[in-house]
Amino acid sequence: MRADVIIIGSGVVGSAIARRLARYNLDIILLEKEHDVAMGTSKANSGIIHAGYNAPYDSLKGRLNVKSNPEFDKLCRDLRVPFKRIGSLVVGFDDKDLKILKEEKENGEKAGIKDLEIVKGKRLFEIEPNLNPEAMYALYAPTAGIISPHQFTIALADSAALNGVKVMLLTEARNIKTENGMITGVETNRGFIAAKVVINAAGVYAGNIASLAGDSSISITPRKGEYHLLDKEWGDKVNHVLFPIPSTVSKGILVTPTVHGNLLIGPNSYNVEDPEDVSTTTSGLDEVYNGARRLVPSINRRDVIASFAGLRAAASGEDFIIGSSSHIKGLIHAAGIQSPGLSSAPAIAEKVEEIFKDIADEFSLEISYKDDFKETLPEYPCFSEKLEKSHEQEWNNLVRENPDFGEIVCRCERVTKGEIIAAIHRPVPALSLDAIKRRTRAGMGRCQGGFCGHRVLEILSEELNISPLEVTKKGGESKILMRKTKDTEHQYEQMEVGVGENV
Ligand SMILES: O=P(O)(O)OC[C@H](O)CO
Repeated sequence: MRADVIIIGSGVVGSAIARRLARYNLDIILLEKEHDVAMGTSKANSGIIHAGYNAPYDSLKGRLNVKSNPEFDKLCRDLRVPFKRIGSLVVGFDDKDLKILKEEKENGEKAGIKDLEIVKGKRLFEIEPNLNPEAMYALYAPTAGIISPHQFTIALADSAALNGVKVMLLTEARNIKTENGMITGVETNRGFIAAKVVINAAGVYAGNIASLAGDSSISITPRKGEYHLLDKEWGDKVNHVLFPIPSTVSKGILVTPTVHGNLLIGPNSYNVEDPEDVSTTTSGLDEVYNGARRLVPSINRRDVIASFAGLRAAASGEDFIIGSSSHIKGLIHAAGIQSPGLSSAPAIAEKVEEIFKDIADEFSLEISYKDDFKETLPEYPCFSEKLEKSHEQEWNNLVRENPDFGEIVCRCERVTKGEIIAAIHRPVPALSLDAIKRRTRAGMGRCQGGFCGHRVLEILSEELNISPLEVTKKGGESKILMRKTKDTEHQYEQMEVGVGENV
């Protein structure tokens, strides 16, 4: 196999780069070792599009965050993913905190962020009535927003695939071959792929990928963050993303509505060794709960429907590392992408595009635009959205055409069989229960898939033409059914499934 460019890692960064480069007449492969895109940092984070006042205004992450922020309205419209610009408040409790808020404001203004404001007194509680009554000040940033990080990433990857990028799931980079200090290709578990340029967007594995090519300059530390997700009853308890005063390595435990109407609290922040360690801990979740209650004291643990953890990919200098490898020609790094990585992804992709265009000539890669690049994704039917907009009639018409859109599978989130089938056949297909959940929200609700899981499993088995025994929760060995117990249909013994896992 051969490609002009291989991108390793299909998180938000790799997928955004893939979509960006898909504008050109190039053969591009997006490699992903997991069975789905958005399986690392991009599936478990706060889902915030930051205004950009937090990172130093002259740092790479500060500049790319501020550059990306205004792009989200159009990008999300094109990709048909929900995005709400609800604004954020960094909350202070005394004059020491006020000093920090003023510094953040000044930093944000130097970065060119408009309309930052210190809010205090009565107005603070008018705009955020459930805030801790002891709060005194807040830095208000109206341009902050919320998004679903995995839906956004999946849509970027779908768009890349729709525009000709070959997305290879379950394909792990095992070695990167070089000759005279230049990339010649990538050895994978599915064979060798010759390529002139390799883009390293491997998240917590970016250091390992660089080493495979003989570049030992990158070292990534996985930094864990734990979260609680609360029931939709809590989604309107706060109006903005609420942050505490930040520490030197974290913006702190925040409280935010999610774009789908839940309430999310977290993350804490501590380094771990294992890049696969997304376990939650009792002490960590206590820290999250207590931290969130400092901002909104009425938050109640009784309404937690899921707890989960994600990993930040932190580089030693705490800034993004984006540029050509100084050791290997043809290797481009997009590494150390921790927060605000989601917020910066569009500008990271543009920066990688510039770097790529600068070196393309050296590798005899011709840069020309495709005539038929499709900016927008087709609309995937979404019942709950139609209900929200009171477009029931449109849905009824759809049901008349295809009765699968009339069978409700997930009652909590109101997802139909037709939507699940559509998700299985998207450009990047959904191959597991969790992959369906991330695309359609079936199983994301109050019962966390307790009622609809078996039906989603049946639909996956039918559509993928595999035995129900082969269907997994999240790829790999995560099979759900153990064996057939009777010689009739639907008689299977079930494995113990992890309940309460959000993503
Ligand atoms: O703790 P931080 O600074 O890595 O930020 C995590 C945020 O919740 C990201 O939106």
